[in-house]
Amino acid sequence: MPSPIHVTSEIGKLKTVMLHRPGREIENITPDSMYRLLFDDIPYLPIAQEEHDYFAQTLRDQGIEVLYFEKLAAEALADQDVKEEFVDRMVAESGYAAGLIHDVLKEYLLAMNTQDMVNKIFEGVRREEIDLPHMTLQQAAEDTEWPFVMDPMPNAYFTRDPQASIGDGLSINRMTFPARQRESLITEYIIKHHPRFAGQVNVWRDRNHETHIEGGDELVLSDHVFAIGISQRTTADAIEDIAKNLFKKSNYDTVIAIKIPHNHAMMHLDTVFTMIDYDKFTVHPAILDENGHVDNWVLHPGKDGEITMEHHTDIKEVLKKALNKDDIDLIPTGNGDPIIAAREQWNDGSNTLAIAPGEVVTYNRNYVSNDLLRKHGILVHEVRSSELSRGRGGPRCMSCPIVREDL
Ligand SMILES: NC(=[NH2+])NCCC[C@H](N)C(=O)O
Repeated sequence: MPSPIHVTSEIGKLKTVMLHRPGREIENITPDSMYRLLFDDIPYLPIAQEEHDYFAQTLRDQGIEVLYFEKLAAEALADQDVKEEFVDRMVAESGYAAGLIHDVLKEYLLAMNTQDMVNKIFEGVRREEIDLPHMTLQQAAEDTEWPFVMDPMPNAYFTRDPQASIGDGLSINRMTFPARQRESLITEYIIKHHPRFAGQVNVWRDRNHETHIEGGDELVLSDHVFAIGISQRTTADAIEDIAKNLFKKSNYDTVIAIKIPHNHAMMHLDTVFTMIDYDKFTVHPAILDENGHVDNWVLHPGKDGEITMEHHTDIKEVLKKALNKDDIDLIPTGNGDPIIAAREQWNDGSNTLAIAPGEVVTYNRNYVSNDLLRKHGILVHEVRSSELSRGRGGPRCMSCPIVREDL
């Protein structure tokens, strides 16, 4: 039986993708909380939803099956025992492992039908929504200014990050910031309990780790080459760990770890570097030095389950060798102009989703980068982006490929 997750490249024809339609969690971002929630502004929800529906329809129009994270989650929790266990863990990871608030929250959530409950968990729970018979010590110890007992998860529409499909399996990620850590608990339940996936996929690395990794840093370059960002969100230890697991259990024999700046505009490798054709990549010029080089390390299997590691700087040469190509076309964001590149990268001009070799989905606002892609022979489908882009993520961030055709 074919694996329900099958992704052996960044560019193979996309067959199935997982999205999350932004919901009321977006309306629970406030000026005081937005930086902590990893937003730079507050999107206007009705327009964000219209834009997101347009994105989903653009994919469907290309024959791609669109699955929704929130729907898969509700389906995965169909069994009452699974649902209760999930809520227990979600409430615990929201800060209440036991005690009165834990019990009251659990009861409040379990009284809802499963889809409403899942949507509510994304949205967050305000203090006044739950009935507490008396002030608990837990409550007294908390920040009383903060209106939520369970925080919203406004980053959930960036489905790229809590997990990453690699070959016939995935990584379920330990994410960096508390604002996003609970998202991958939902993935865990989908993979364990949804009939489409349960017992049928390899988990190359699960979320029970201290070291961090996020899907925006994980790029599947071929059926044996994997690239990963050394970034604000993905640590060296996690990279070595996933490399060891992939070498041991999968067909992957090469990991290219690329160092990128540690800042919010470039939080993941896919905000500055994406693969869009057999030999073409988008790259934000700010990650390259004056020679067009960037620090990177190439990992291979070594003796006794260990790994070998070589340091390189010439990324073009590294990619040529790993992908067995005579040349590699690195297409600069904003055509390399420092102002345009910085502006368009900020709104995800490098964050390109390939839906087939040489065919991509991008935000319409990055018109300089988009024109350049066309000049390099790429077919570009543009989607609307005024509100969605306020969360600092583009079409690649907003999509988690589940199945792609092999190249
Ligand atoms: N794959 C990506 N680049 N995702 C972008 C995620 C943006 C989100 N606000 C965060 O900071 O986590």
